[in-house]
Order: sequence, then C-alpha cells, then structure tokens
Amino acid sequence: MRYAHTVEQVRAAEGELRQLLPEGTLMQRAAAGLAATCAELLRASGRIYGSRVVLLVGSGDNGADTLFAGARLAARGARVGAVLLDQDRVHRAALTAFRAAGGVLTGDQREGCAEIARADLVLDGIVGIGGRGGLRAGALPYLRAVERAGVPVVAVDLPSGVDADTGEVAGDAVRAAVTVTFGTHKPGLLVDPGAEYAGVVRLVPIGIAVPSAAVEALQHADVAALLPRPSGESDKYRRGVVGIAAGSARYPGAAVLAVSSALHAGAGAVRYTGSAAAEVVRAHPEVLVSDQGPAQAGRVQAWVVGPGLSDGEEAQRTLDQALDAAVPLLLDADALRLLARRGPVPRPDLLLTPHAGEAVALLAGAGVQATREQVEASRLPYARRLAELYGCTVLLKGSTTLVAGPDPAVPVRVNPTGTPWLATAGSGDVLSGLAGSLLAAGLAPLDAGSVAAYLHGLAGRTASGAAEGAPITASEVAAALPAAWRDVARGAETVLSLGKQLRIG
Ligand SMILES: NC(=O)C1=CN([C@@H]2O[C@H](COP(=O)(O)OP(=O)(O)OC[C@H]3O[C@@H](n4cnc5c(N)ncnc54)[C@H](O)[C@@H]3O)[C@@H](O)[C@H]2O)[C@@H](O)CC1
Ligand SMILES: [K+]
Repeated sequence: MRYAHTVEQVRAAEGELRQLLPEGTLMQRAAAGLAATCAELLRASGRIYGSRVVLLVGSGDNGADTLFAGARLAARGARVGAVLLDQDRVHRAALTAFRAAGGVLTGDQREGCAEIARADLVLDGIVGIGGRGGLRAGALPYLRAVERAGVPVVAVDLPSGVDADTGEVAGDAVRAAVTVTFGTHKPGLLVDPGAEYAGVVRLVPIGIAVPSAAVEALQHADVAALLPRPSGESDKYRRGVVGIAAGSARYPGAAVLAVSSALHAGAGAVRYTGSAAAEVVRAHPEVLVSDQGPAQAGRVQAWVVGPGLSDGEEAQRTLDQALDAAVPLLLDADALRLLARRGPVPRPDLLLTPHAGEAVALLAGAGVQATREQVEASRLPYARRLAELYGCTVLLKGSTTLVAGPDPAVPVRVNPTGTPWLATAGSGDVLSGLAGSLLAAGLAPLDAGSVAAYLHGLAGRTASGAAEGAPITASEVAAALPAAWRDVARGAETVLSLGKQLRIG
C-alpha cells in the first residue's frame, strides 16, 4: 500500500521525532535522498561533474532542504547556482553549507533566468508543506524561464503551488518531471490536478512514524490479496452471483459491456434483467436473463443498476426493487440521476460510481450546489463529502479515480493505474460490471470499488499498448481484464506511480 498523510499529521510526527534526534538530522536525511535522486537523473543524461543545476530557493525549510542538496551536488562537481526568492529570509546554515561546497548565488532576475536556460536540471524548493495559496509573483518569471527552456524539474517534497492536502491548484504551479517527497506521500501528490504536476513520485524515508493515512493507493500485492479465488468446494453461488439491471432499447450496448466485464471479474454467474436480454444472450450465452426486474430475477449476491438504463418509470421501478433487495448494490449512470431525485438512502452496502457530472447531480440531491469544474478541481473533498452525505461508498471517476467510504477516519483510496485512453464510451459500464462482480464475490464496497478501478486501469493500459498507447474501445478493455487479473495474481513486481512506471536511471 502507498500511504499519504496530511500536513497536520506530518508535522505532528516530525515534531515527536525531532525531539529525539540531533538538530538538523531530518533535514539532512531529506537532502541526502533528494541529492541522490538528482544525481541519478544527471548521470542518466550524461554525468554529474560539470552538469548545470539551478535551485529555486524559498524562505522556509523547503528551500533549506534544496540548498543542502545543492551543496551535495556541488561537492560532486556539479555547477550549482541558487536563486534566492527572498534575500532576507533564507536558512543561514543551509546557505553557508551551500557556499562552502562551491555553490554560487545567481545575480538579478535576468541572470537567474539565463542560468535556467542553460541548466540540465532545476530544483523547485520554493515552498513545501508550508505553502499557502497560489505561487507568489516573484517566482513566476523563473517558472516561465523553466517552461521556455524545457528543463526538467525535480520538485522538493511537492511541486510548489499544489495544495499538499487536497491536490488543488490555485493559479500557477510548478510542473515537475520527478517529485522527491519526504517521510510519507502527501494526498496532493496522488490526486489530480496536483498529481498531474508531480510527475514520477519518489519517497525518501526520513524515519517518521505517521498514524493512519488520509489517503492510500493500492499496489499489486494489495490487490492480489483481495482478489476472490475459487476453492475446491466452490460452486457458482459460493463464488457469488451478480445481477445486472442495465441497458434499454436505446442503449443495449451498455448492458452487454457491463455483463461482459462482470463475467470476467470473479463472480460465479451473471443474471441479467432488462430490455436488452436478446443482445446479452447473443454476446454471452452463459448469462441467465429475464425481463421481469430485480424482484423476479432470482437469487443474487449483489446488484448493479444503471448503465444505459434510461430514466423513465420502468427504470425507477427497477431501482426501487434493487433498493428493496437485501444485497449490496452498485448504482451507476442513470440510476445515480434517479437516486439524486430521491436523495440519500441510508445503505452502508451501497456503492455509487459517479463521474463529476453525476456527482454534481448527487450533491444537488443532498442540498449541496456545486459545478462540474469545482468537483474536478477539488476531487478529494467532494468525494469525501458525497460519501458522508449519502452514508455509503462513493467511487468518483475521472483523471484520478477516488473511492471514499462513509467513515471519515478510513483513508480514501486513490487509484494508481489507468491511461487517458480509458476516457471512451462504455468504459464506465465496464467498470460497474467489474465492481458489481467483486461485490457479489464478497468484497466490501471500498475494496470492490478500488480493486475494480485498479484492474480497469491496468486492463486499459494492456489494451492500449506500450509507451504512450493507442485508442481503445470499452469492449477491448473488458477483453483485457483476464490479462490484468493474471498480472496482479502473479504478483508481478511493478512499481506503479499514477499510471507511470518509475524508471529513473
Ligand atoms: N518539518 C520537518 O521536520 C521537516 C521538513 N522538511 C522540509 O520542510 C518543509 C516545510 O518547511 P516550512 O514549514 O518552513 O515551510 P515551507 O518551506 O514549505 O514554506 C514556508 C515558507 O514559505 C513562505 N510561503 C508560504 N506560502 C507561500 C507561497 N504561496 N509562495 C511563496 N512563499 C510562500 C512562508 O512565508 C514561509 O516562509 C517541507 O516541505 C520539507 O521540504 C524536511 O527538511 C524534512 C523535515
Ligand atoms: K517545492
């Protein structure tokens, strides 16, 4: 598991440890890890000796880490220049160490920008977890110089301008190739839009012990441990039967896609009810179909309701019947809009899978007004809010998928797999069939949602192919699920970092 903690948690843990260690120990650990990653990057593109590095140094300890790391690089022969963003407020000991190692201060702004244009690497030590609000004006000319020159940036602890706790970005922020973060991940490094700015994230342990995380990301081994596996005595009921109420005359394909992925996701059987029965059986003869609605469809261990369902009276009846059934229930697409009209129903075994637009409707259903843009910009707070308002688990789809449970003490799961190519018609139908199947197999809503998102992202990447990938269809994603499952079950040692593989040096 990859854990992320809030600024408050980090500060509390650091405070305790600091009392037990000689002054400056934590900062030296941070600087050593930071310098090691920078050295690796410089070596990978040439050599450290003679390479040009520019430090952007803010007034706090984030700037101090950066100066100490710069001193270490200068001691190895790099030509390191530092831009002091606040001449009057700089960590004195760090500056002394930097100069003693051969580091130089760049002159005025023009000279600083000229240095950046020649640099092999820039370190962003403007602000770390002490940053408040957007970046201040003084830093902007240097950011523009970095962008113009296309120099890779290593962000120190987190990209300046990204809110550490939420991933929100107010105005400008540094775009890093690599972020070297200290002690633990910060939520803003794992959740978009912040995650987009962080690049590849590398954690440097500095010895702090942090309590229960605010955010966590499953890794291969966690998912492997959660995957349902049939035993010698398994039959289809013990493995779980998932019921799917989806599709309509207008959208029969949504039913076929949800059923298709459910069949590949661990349940022993799939029952389908709805008006697309003929299409479903044609595509998947193993499915048990009816058109009588959930109440008459036979025994299931979980229901999935919504993909392509439409929102008429028939759809409303379908939702009512599924809500009356005493089994875990996943609501997606049209079922979410129907639920929004009715407002929260207290069901802890409910899993809602909205995208930002559907989240807006659900929020409105609970009396909270928000726009799609606001939800996209503040994904973490809104996912938590929705889970709290509806008293159930919410999987918020999007650039980083989040799964939040109703208990605020339980960490929100952020999905580390995926590819932008998954933003394609029918992709959500595949995700809901997959998560419903895992619910039927006995996984709790938080596990079912996060394992489904993980496999869905992995299957998307498998279907899309290596490197930057290529366009994919939702059917191809469903077809790639067994490969993703095998990859996870094999326990392949893949270090995942938000859709990218960590490949430094
Ligand atoms: N707390 C600790 O024990 C450790 C902290 N470390 C480093 O210390 C950092 C936190 O240091 P600080 O608490 O000094 O805080 P920061 O260095 O993150 O930022 C605070 C300083 O930046 C200024 N500032 C705030 N918002 C700004 C903005 N939007 N634009 C420009 N300047 C802004 C403030 O006036 C203040 O001087 C961590 O991110 C990490 O890099 C590491 O050395 C490891 C140990
Ligand atoms: K920073």
